Amino acid sequence: MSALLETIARIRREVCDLHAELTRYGLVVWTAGNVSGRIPGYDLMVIKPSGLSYDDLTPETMVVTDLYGTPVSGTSTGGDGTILEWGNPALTPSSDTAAHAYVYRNMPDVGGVVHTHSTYATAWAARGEEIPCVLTMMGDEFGGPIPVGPFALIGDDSIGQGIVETLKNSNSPAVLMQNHGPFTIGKDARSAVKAAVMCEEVARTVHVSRQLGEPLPIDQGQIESLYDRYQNVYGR
Ligand SMILES: O=C(CO)[C@@H](O)[C@H](O)COP(=O)(O)O
Repeated sequence: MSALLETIARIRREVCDLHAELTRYGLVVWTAGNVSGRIPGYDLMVIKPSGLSYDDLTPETMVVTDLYGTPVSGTSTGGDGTILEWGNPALTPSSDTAAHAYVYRNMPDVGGVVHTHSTYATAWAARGEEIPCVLTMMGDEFGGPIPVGPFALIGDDSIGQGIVETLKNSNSPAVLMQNHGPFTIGKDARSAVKAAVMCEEVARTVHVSRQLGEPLPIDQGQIESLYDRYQNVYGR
């Protein structure tokens, strides 16, 4: 099998399996959330098919598109003469594909994108309010507040532009798109899923804390030190 086909098969498997993490952590209902992954070295990505329930996902149902969200598929002859098929012309990529694709086109270091409507993060998004950095865990993972992106309708590059404009000047791998929900990025799809899990966790904790009174801010220097340790030392 060619290197491209092997890579496509691997990323399709990874992206498919990661959707189980969205349901495991309770970040999605019905079909309202999706994971994508860049195919490293090629202007291609893999994303969940639109409208297919999480229980029915298999690696073969993952849609391969170019970085403008147009599905691509083809066949290739393996070394032993077998005809290998890649891509899935029978399925439509997620309705959020344009947003994912815009991120990959404009943030070359991003290898994974996730979108959910997880309850607490989306509640902050509905208020158009950033989540303040009042937990050491936020300093670690987000290096500051989780910012809010602009209101944007699905259908063109508006959501993608809002994500990129908001995140390019932030340490945060998560943005709360106003009135919509969180989008997260990472070096690969797994990191983007982790950011989605952490985003919901801190959205919930900071919300609960605010029911008790005003949470205490963390000094900017301390946030920077937490972020530096977690990103460069932790787990090494
Ligand atoms: O945010 C939205 C719609 O507003 C989407 O996330 C959908 O809820 C998921 O759609 P598919 O991935 O099944 O197309």
